[in-house]
Amino acid sequence: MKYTLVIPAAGQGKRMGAGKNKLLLPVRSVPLIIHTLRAFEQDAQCEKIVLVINPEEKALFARLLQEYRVQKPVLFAAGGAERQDSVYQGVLMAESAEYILVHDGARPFVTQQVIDEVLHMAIECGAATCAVPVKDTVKRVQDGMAVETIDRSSLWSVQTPQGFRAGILLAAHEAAKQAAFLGTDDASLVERMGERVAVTLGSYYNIKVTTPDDLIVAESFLNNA
Ligand SMILES: Nc1ccn([C@@H]2O[C@H](COP(=O)(O)OP(=O)(O)OP(=O)(O)O)[C@@H](O)[C@H]2O)c(=O)n1
Ligand SMILES: C[C@](O)(CO)[C@H](O)COP(=O)(O)O
Repeated sequence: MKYTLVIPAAGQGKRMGAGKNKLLLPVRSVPLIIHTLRAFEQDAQCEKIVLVINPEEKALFARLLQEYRVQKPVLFAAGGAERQDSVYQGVLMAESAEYILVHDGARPFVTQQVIDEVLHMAIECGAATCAVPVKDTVKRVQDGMAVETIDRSSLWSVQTPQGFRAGILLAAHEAAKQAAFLGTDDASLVERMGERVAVTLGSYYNIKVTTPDDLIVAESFLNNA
């Protein structure tokens, strides 16, 4: 089954502290976004990519796609203030796709197995996300004091890709926009509509490069690939 891939790539990388879009930072001399795009290059199910970017960075991204010979068809969409706004613009550009996968540009180490399982469950259930069981103890903290230790046995750390029947995702984004609801992932927008979201096993290697330490981890993953 074919899908359109929406990659939100219009962030500012504030937590990285590099003063630029972290997706442009090199990891073993190759820009982070290129590593992410390469993860989908061999996936014949991926029909096209909607890359959601800051319009001011369009020429830069276009040059990178050419320089690194990205073969998949790539459409550019203009990102917004929040990740959710950017994904919504990408979904609107995904037009006639039957299925849409949304994957953070900041997650370069996704595997074909994780992609396939998310797509399979999106087809089966209408919506799916990959995730991994939480490894640390999780506490609710207020004013520097622990107020609750949350039972970890049912807690999962959610990743991307997240996969959806296109109509479900579009309706969820439009309802969230109407309600001025801001979620941190797309699956939460579908959940709030009362739709079920399947959870597939992701990977602890499928990190989101967010803070400077993640760059060291990313280099290490590539050195040991
Ligand atoms: N307005 C935004 C914010 C984020 N993203 C994208 O969503 C993904 C996950 O977001 P995050 O890791 O938070 O990236 P940034 O927003 O750039 O990081 P920060 O929050 O530290 O600024 C990234 O690929 C980022 O480029 C986006 O397309 N549009
Ligand atoms: C979508 C996501 O990667 C799932 O864990 C995460 O919520 C993105 O959060 P961010 O703050 O926009 O990076």
